[in-house]
Amino acid sequence: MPIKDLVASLSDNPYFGAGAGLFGIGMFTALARKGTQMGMILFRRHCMMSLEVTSKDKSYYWLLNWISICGTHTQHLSVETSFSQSETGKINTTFDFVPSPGSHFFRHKSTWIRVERNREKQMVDFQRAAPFESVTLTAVGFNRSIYFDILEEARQLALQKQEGKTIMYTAMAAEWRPFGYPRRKRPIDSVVLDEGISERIINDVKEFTQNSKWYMDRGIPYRRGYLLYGPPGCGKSSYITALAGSLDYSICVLNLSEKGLSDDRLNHLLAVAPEQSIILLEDIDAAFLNRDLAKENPVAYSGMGRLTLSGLLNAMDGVASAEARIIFMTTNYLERLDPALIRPGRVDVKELIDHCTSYQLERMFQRFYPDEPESNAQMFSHKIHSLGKHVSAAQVQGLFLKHKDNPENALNDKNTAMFFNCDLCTVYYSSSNGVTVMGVMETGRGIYLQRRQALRRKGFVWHKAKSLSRLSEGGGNLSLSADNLSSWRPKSRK
Ligand SMILES: Nc1ncnc2c1ncn2[C@@H]1O[C@H](COP(=O)(O)OP(=O)(O)OP(=O)(O)O)[C@@H](O)[C@H]1O
Repeated sequence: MPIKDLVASLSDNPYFGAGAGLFGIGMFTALARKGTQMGMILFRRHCMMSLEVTSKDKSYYWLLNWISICGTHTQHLSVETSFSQSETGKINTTFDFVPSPGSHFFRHKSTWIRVERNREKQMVDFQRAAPFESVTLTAVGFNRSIYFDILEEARQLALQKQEGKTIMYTAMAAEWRPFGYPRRKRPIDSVVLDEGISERIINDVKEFTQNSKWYMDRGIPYRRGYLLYGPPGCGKSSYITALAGSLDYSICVLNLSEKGLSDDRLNHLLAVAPEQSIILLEDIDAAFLNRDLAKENPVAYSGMGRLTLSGLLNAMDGVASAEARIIFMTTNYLERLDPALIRPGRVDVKELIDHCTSYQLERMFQRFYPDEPESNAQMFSHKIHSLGKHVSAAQVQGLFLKHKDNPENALNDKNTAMFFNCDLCTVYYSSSNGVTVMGVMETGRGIYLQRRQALRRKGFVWHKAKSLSRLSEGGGNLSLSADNLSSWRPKSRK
C-alpha cells in the first residue's frame, strides 16, 4: 500500500487519532518538564546565588540564631537548650529556637531568601559527636554583599550577647565548645588577694602578651604557665576568671581527672584551644592522685582516664601558637605535684593564694560595706584574727552575705564565732574568797587569752576552761549562772 493511502486510512481511524493526540500531549508535557528543569538549573546557575554554611563553621550557630530572631517567621522550629549552674548552685536554663531542618523563606532588605537546613543522617561530625548539618541560603541576583551583610549581622548579634562577658569553653570529644551562657565579667578587684599578688600576676601576664616579638626572636615558645596553689575557697578560680575578663580572654576549662582523657586527646585539645583564651587546668594534683588509687584498686578504677604524667608534660611542652598561650593551673596540694610539672618553662609563676590576711579582711569588709568607717574594717579584721582560726575568703564572703544589710551583725562577736563554728568554752575564774564566774565564754584562743591576762591583772586565778559545745549547737547561750556550775567542781590551782 502506498504510504499516502496508509496515512489517509490512519487519519480516518478515530482510535489512531486519539492515541496520537495523547502521545503528543505526553511528549509535550515531558519536554515542558525537562525544559523547566533545565531552565531552573540554568536560572539557578546563572541568576541565583547560594551560600552553604556547614556545622563545622564558626558562623553556623550565629547564622541559625540570627535567622530565628531576624529572619524567618517559620512555624517549624528546633530547640537548643542551654544549661548552666552558677557557683552558688543556681541553675539557669534557656531555650533558643532555631529553624528546624527543611526549607524556610524570609525577606531581607527586599530580597527573598530561601533557607534550607539539612541534617545528614548518614554522616556524623565526630568532633561534635552530632549529625553533620548544613544551612544553604539561596537568593535571586548576583549581589554577594547580601550574604556578607547577613553574616556580619549574625556575628554582631552573637557578640552582643557576649559583650562584657567571659566565654567558658569545655572540652567535648576533640574540640572546645562554649559551656552554658557567657558569664558576666567579674571585676578583678572584687577578688581580694593578699597585698601585691594580683598586681604581680597582672603585670606578668600583660608583659607576656605584649612581647611576642621578644619570644619569636629568641626562639622561645610563646607560652607562659602560672600555678595558683593554696587552701580551698581562697579565690584561685575566681581570680583566674576575673583576670580573663579583664584581658578580654575566654577560658578553656579542662578537668584532668575526666574519664577518657588520653594523652593524645589532651595534646590535641591544647593545640586547638581557641585563640585569646586562658587554658585552666583545675586541681592538677587530682588526675595523678587517681592513678595512685587506681594502682591500689585496679577493679574500682578500671576504665578511668588514660592520661599519664609524661603525656601531660609533653602536651604542655607542645603548646605553641603565634598567639600568646597562657596556661593556669590550680591545686590545693602543691607538695603532691611532680617537680617536673612545675619546673620553669612549664610553670613560670607560682603564687600562694592563702587564707585571709588582715589586709584582705579589711579590704573585703570595705568592699561589702562601703559606707562603714575604716576603723570598723580594722575592728573586723582584728576580731577574725582573735578567733585563732584560719578563714578563707569564701567563708568571709558567706558571713557578709548573711549580714549583707547590717554590718553591725558582721562585727558582732557572737555572730562571727557562730559563723566560723568556733569551739565554745566556759571559763571559770575564782577570786581568793570563792568561785566567781567571770569569763563566760571564749570565742577563740585570741580573745580568751586577752581576757585571761586582764583578769589575772585584777587578781583572779584561772581554774579551767571547759569545752561545752559548739556555739551553733548550744543555741548561742552565752551567760552562765552559778546553777550551771553545780555539776562541776573546779580544781584549785596551787
Ligand atoms: N580572695 C577572694 N576575694 C573575694 N571573693 C573570694 C575570694 N576567694 C574566694 N572568694 C569567693 O569564694 C567563692 C569560692 O572561690 P573560688 O572557687 O575562687 O576558690 P578556690 O580557691 O578556687 O577554691 P578551690 O580550691 O576549692 O577550687 C567564690 O564565690 C568567690 O567569690
